[in-house]
Amino acid sequence: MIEFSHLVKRHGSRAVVNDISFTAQPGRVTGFLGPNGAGKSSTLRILLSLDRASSGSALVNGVTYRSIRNPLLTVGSMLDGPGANRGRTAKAHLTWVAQSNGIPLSRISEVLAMTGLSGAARTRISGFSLGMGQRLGIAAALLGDPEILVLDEPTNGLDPDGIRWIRRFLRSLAADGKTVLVSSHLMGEMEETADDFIVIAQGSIVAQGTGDAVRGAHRTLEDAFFALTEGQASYRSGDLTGGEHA
Ligand SMILES: Nc1ncnc2c1ncn2[C@@H]1O[C@H](COP(=O)(O)OP(=O)(O)OP(=O)(O)O)[C@@H](O)[C@H]1O
Repeated sequence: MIEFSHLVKRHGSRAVVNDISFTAQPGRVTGFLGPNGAGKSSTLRILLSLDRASSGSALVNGVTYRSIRNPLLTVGSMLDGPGANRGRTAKAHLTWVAQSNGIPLSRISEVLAMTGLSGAARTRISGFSLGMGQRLGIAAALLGDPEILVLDEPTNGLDPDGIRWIRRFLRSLAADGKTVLVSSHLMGEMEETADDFIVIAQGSIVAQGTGDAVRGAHRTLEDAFFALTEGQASYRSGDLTGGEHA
């Protein structure tokens, strides 16, 4: 189980994560949704001990990620795509991850098969499509057969086939009892994937619960999402397009 409790992250005087509390449960896909700049990545980075909270906590099975001895055996994650050296083959990348985390090399062919990449094992990552790269990132996350999976925007830039594959795959992992926490800025992509929804805007939760609870009186979850988050995208200075904080 993943548990966020009153999590706050400040940059200077600005809270980019502002009192976030929710849990992601085993056997369920939890969709973590919000427009650009809402604070999704900041929250997940703290969960994975890549950044420190200003206050509050983000725990995995009751402890911080950094305190877990061999974290890949408990939590698999993908932030910012596969994070692989593009000159390596898929197999070489997975071998490197497995060896540096004490994972048996026999697991590599298993995760390649699970993600449909067996035929691309010896292909250099520079020759991968975006969708293959996302599959490789998920394969690496699954190497340690973790009970918890954390994925930041895994469908970003994928075509409908790739999105459908990820949707089915995440559902099958949850059906196996795993805790799946997945972020997206598109409710349409998560509508049929997630069991529970956490919607954030400008660092704060604006709705949470099952699809029915978040949909409320709106016709679709996507309508609810836009009503809850409209005009609340926030962009770093230097980005081309802007919301009200550009
Ligand atoms: N190191 C930093 N210093 C200052 N502000 C930051 C820093 N990192 C992130 N932010 C700000 O925090 C806010 C939340 O960013 P974050 O990347 O968590 O959002 P997000 O929901 O993941 O958005 P996206 O979908 O665009 O990735 C943004 O306004 C961003 O500009």
